[in-house]
Amino acid sequence: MSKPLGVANEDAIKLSAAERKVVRRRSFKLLAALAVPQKKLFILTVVLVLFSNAARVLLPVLIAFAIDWTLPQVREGNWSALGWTGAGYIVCAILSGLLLSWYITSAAKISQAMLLDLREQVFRHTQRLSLEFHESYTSGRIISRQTSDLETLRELLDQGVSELASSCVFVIFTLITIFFLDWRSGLLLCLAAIPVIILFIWYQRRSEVLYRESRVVSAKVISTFVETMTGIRAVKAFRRETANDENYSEIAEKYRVNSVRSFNLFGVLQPGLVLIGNLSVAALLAYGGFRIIDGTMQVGAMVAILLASKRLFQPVEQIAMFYSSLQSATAALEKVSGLLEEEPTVREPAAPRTVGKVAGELEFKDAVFGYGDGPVIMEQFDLQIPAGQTVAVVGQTGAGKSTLAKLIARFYDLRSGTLELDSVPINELSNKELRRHVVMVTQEAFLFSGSVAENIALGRPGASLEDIQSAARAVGAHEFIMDLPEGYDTDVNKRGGRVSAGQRQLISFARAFLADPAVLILDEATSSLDIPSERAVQRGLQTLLGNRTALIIAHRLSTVQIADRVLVVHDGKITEDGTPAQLIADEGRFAALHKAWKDSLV
Ligand SMILES: Nc1ncnc2c1ncn2[C@@H]1O[C@H](COP(=O)(O)OP(=O)(O)OP(=O)(O)O)[C@@H](O)[C@H]1O
Repeated sequence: MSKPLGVANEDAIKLSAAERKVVRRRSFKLLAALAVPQKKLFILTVVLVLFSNAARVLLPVLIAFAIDWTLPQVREGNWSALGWTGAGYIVCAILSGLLLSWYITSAAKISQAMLLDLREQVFRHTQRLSLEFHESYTSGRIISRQTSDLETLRELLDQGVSELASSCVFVIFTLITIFFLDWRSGLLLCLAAIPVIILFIWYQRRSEVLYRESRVVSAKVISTFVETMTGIRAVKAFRRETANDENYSEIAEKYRVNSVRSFNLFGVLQPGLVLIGNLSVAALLAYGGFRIIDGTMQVGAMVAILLASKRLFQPVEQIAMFYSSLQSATAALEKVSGLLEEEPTVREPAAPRTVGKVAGELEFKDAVFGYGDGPVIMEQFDLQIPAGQTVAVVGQTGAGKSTLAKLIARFYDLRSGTLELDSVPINELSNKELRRHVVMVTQEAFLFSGSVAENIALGRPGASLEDIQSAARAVGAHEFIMDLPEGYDTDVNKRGGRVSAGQRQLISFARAFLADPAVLILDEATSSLDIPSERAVQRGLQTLLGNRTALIIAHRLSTVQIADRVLVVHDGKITEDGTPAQLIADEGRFAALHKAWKDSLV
């Protein structure tokens, strides 16, 4: 089987026939999968639609019956037939209203359940996808999938489906009624289907491309907005406001033009249908007139046929609107189903191994790594880190230090070779177990919405406040937390609760301390601290390191000094490996870096 397309051709507007087939099939498969759990409710809705429309369609028939059959009887003094017909009319009118309201609510239940399911699927799935995917697929795009695409689908499911079902049933029943009243008029009306079908085909061809373009442009509008706002500090620092305004206006204008073109297209479809409808009614009127003169049709029948045929074209217009939303929603489904088709590149093993307690020994064997299909970043290497050792990784920017750290955290898999934790390949461990034993404190020290205590507790869900506080104390974060307006309950996103970059790092240290992993990775975690804070953190760091295996990426001498061993990474290779003292004595790259640090401290 060939590899699924996924999001690969997401920005393509005109697809090849083969691509179009794959993308459409994938979209409808997703829609069907969402509909299956709603089977029972769906059947109920169809039954309600059938009965409600049957009752509605009976109304003109009862009028014809009243004119042609019961009125002559009234002239003869017999009122009962008219009375019964009138009563039947009222019952049908009430029934059709009640059933209509019932099926509208059950159709809404179906659409809301399908949307909830899809919304959750998109969230769960995107969260599960590997870092590699997120690095190329911007968060703006994900937001647009989760918001504007699902919104388009909501419009279709909320109004479209119930209206379509009802309209189709109504059209069929009305046609049957017309055939029943006079089959020749029915045939005449069927001729109108030819221009209607031609019009629909014309519309479908043009709208498919336009709606696909609309999804692409709308995603661009959202991602440009998100990118600008998430990078607002850089925008201000580099005075990008005017350039960004122009860029955004250009994209927004494209979206406007696309929307206007879609409306214009619909502006041809709907009046086209109205015109066909009116011409058909005129043709029926002329034909019926001749038949009455001939004496082969009664007035009541003609009135009923005209009433029914006039009403026949109202739902056809509804169907046109549904068709338009369907085209738009299909374009959205193409995108969402592509996202859902993406597979994580770092997969959890089918049968994960459990290791229980871990000492923390790490070993790379014949390891080679490169990002995605890109060039090799870490050339073949072997590296053994005994349990409990503190290793500092140094090297120039872009040398591969973070890459080494991210490999240990299994954010990526090796291209070849193995990485073992206590002699078990890490790709054979469950994600849960791996996250328990290996914790990475990243440079940005991200805090989630919520209180300081909740943020620390992420290290060990369910931890008591006492444990949280002692973790904070251990890394030297307790004092400043107590100085926050509500102490540990302070919301980190609220005014007053904002913490500095260094304090954020201390909180993430406390989180890692609470997690108590066997292996700890610190990615330049101390780089944004001032000197006094750094001293405090150094003490905290010592406690945090304890007996764990630790890999610290640091540009600071102070961090390197607490290491048992230093690795110098240069151009994707480990070029020096030894104790700090040994490397200084060797007068290699580390010795030069060390000298530069020392000089910078003076
Ligand atoms: N997600 C990625 N996709 C593709 N290439 C990447 C990715 N991340 C890093 N690289 C490349 O891998 C190489 C090593 O990057 P890495 O981030 O490991 O360097 P580093 O030594 O940590 O640098 P710094 O000190 O600046 O953080 C660089 O050439 C970089 O361009």
